[in-house]
Amino acid sequence: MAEHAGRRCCLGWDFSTQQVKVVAVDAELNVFYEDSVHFDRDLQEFGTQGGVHVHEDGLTVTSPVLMWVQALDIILEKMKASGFDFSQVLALSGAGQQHGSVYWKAGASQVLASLSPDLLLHEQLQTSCCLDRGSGANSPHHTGPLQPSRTLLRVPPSGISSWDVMPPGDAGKACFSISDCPVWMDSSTTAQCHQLEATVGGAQALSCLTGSRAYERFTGNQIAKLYQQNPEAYSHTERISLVSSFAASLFLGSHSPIDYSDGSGMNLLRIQDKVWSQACLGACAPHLEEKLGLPVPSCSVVGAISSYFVQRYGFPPGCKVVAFTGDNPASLAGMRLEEGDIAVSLGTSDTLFLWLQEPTPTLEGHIFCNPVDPQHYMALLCFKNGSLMREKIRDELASSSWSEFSKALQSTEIGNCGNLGFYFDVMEITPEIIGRHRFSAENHEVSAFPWDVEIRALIEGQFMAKKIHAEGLGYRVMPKTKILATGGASHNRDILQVLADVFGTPVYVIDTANSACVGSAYRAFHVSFSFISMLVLLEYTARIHNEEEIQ
Ligand SMILES: Nc1ncnc2c1ncn2[C@@H]1O[C@H](COP(=O)(O)OP(=O)(O)O)[C@@H](O)[C@H]1O
Ligand SMILES: O=C(CO)[C@@H](O)[C@H](O)COP(=O)(O)O
Repeated sequence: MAEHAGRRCCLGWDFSTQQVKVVAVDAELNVFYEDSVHFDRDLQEFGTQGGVHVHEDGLTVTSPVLMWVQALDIILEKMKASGFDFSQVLALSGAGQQHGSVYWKAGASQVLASLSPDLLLHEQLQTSCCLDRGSGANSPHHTGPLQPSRTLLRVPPSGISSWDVMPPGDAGKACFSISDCPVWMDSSTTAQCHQLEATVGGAQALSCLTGSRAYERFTGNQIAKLYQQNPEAYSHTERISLVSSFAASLFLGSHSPIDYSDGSGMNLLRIQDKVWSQACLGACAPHLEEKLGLPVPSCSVVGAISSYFVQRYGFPPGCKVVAFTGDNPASLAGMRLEEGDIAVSLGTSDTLFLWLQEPTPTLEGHIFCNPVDPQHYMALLCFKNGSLMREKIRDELASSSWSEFSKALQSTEIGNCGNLGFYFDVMEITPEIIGRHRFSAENHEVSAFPWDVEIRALIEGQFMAKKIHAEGLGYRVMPKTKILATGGASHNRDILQVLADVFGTPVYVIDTANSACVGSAYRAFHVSFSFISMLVLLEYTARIHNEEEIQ
């Protein structure tokens, strides 16, 4: 599109649970290009639901790494076809769903460094042949996704749940030790969590050290499971990335380091002195530090874009790559929270987070290194039953229509006449509970509500849980507190109205729900162009607090 020509900009990426998203932001802070690839809709050959595969054990949850690579190919080709002027991209950064892990096979760095601009990324980055001994370690129970063309997936012989087969012929060298990466929805590592906490002296000790007690989704415990259940894949792994640093590696053409902020979600990083905990590394797997590399400040330039992107898409050779980070830290950067403000992200997961000056590790919730100010921190609560739970109730009771869903919220009153509901179709993170639980105004547990009462009970219950757990961690809604909402469900004004009613404070939204992308683009400016970007960001801060307010 001609209007994009000659517009100096930064790109912000988000490799999230359900999509890969990108925004282009110019020096006046205008988002002038947004695009996304939705895994379930646009890459159906991978057979994901909500961007993931839930294995037969109901606990193991993975996503195919090649799906993420292919999604990036699609977005870049769409941008190219639309006439996007890549030569104006000064820098880029990005985000990834937190805690997920990618296992690069020995030799992958050579493949990354010598990609042919004549081929797409996914045609050159393939998965390897690793037999999974049927342990459930990263092997979807179903026949598994049909691999992209040129790879034959054969039904494995009995006793082996599944395997990924090297593509035939010259389809590309194996780059990944396993093709199905554990992601944040996984809750199969309870044994590994117990081992880790025992090693360091208990849950509170681990929380003080790494910012969190042991959580099943946290990467250290996932690595421990892989090492224990698929030692062959672990031994063939030259590098372990988070989803964020994996994405940065694609742009760099080499292994990108893990940043402090997303690295705080691994149960491996000492959040005070920002180094790997030797005790935690040793508890998870051998030679782990060399596979992780050294962590870096989130506000680091990790290199220049690789020649692949210069030659294939026309990026300038000097385009800087700024460390990618977790989607929630990136959102915090994008939303520019002020002291006392609370951010609520209504994505696949629901999260509540805020800026902290000092760490206050507890047994619930998480403390991460701050992605903007390395001296500060961020606190976060994560709720697994977020958008996918809302979608299920919408499909069951509102004809799969958000407008029908909204009618229920509009036709029922605040407080729902005393009816309360809590809905956890998958094992919840905060707190650890599963099932649907309904209580009448007389405080009797009931088995059902009328459809409109059920919808309001779901939304009020989700937001009351957030408020109660936040207050339990000492977060207080003060007179000047603003709630800044983001994530896909923040498009829904009726849901945001319930949020404002439950918290009793105004809710603000910015002009895009993709705060992780915008935050990443701002971090690219901020880190790459210091003074100029600080002016940019100061103006942005002024803007965000004049955005739409929902009373
Ligand atoms: N109008 C809407 N009302 C409620 N939820 C919505 C609406 N539009 C999108 N969503 C939800 O947003 C979710 C995606 O949010 P997003 O932040 O993009 O997810 P992620 O970043 O985790 O991939 C979808 O699962 C969908 O249920
Ligand atoms: O586990 C967490 C945070 O600790 C999740 O918030 C993931 O980071 C997934 O993010 P979304 O895809 O839902 O944005």
